[in-house]
Amino acid sequence: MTEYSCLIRQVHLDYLHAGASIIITASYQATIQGFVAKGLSEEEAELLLRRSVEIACEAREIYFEKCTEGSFDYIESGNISRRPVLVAASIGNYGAYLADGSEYSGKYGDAVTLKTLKDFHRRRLQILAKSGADLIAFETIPNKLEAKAYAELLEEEETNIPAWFSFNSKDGINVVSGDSILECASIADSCKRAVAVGINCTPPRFIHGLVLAIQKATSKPIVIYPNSGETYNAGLKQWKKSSGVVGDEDFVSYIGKWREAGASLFGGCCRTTPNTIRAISRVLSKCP
Ligand code: MET
Ligand SMILES: [Zn+2]
Repeated sequence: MTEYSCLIRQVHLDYLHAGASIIITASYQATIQGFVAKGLSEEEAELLLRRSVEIACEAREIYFEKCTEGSFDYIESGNISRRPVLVAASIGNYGAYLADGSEYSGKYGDAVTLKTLKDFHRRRLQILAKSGADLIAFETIPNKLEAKAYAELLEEEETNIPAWFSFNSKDGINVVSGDSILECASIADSCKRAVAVGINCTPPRFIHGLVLAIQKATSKPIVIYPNSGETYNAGLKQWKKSSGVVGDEDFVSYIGKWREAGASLFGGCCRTTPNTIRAISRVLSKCP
């Protein structure tokens, strides 16, 4: 386990060196139910979730302590101050736990109700909300039922940290289940703990239209972190190159357009790398 901690910490550090201001914990697919199924006790599972946040916080400390040159890059009114770095605790969708492809379809079947989803997510949310993370990242949300479950949980649990709601689309019009992006974004908009709404793990070519649509539903900041444009084969559990694939430079050529459309937080999801972040960071530092 120590060895994995080192590797994960190093990945966070690579992203910080590349210019990231928000690092997302390695808890997306880490669930209490999943760990217990692997033979861990509930206490051990909870410990691992907390550890995912600790590792990201450790990376931030190392970065601030050892890399003063890179981290003191934010200059305001003649004073040099440290670039803020936030730790976002990731919560992946119910389908990511099922690992049966529904992560990217949002089709959970009629047996899965709002209550099922709330019961599934409640404990992990409670733990991550009190873990020292700066915010919760609800990622790759595939349908409005899950968005509603998150919004209700935040309210019921009186969660005291903010959250972002990030949806997933494969056609640039709706979220992956076919639910309307407008309705999904409206759920996030009415949630007082939601500080940003957006899209992740979606091919870059679909982002522009989605940003415009989200803007109709909310005035909250829009967060965008697309994937590389490759497609995931859930059966083979492999990413497949497809025609829409974009390299780091192409990826960043979109940034200006997304910014103009109204997005304000940018990053990369699956199959992007610290190099993608480096390229984004370079482009943004040149923008006024
Ligand atoms: N933050 C998550 C990860 O990098 C998002 C996954 S999207 C399928 O694994
Ligand atoms: Zn992804």
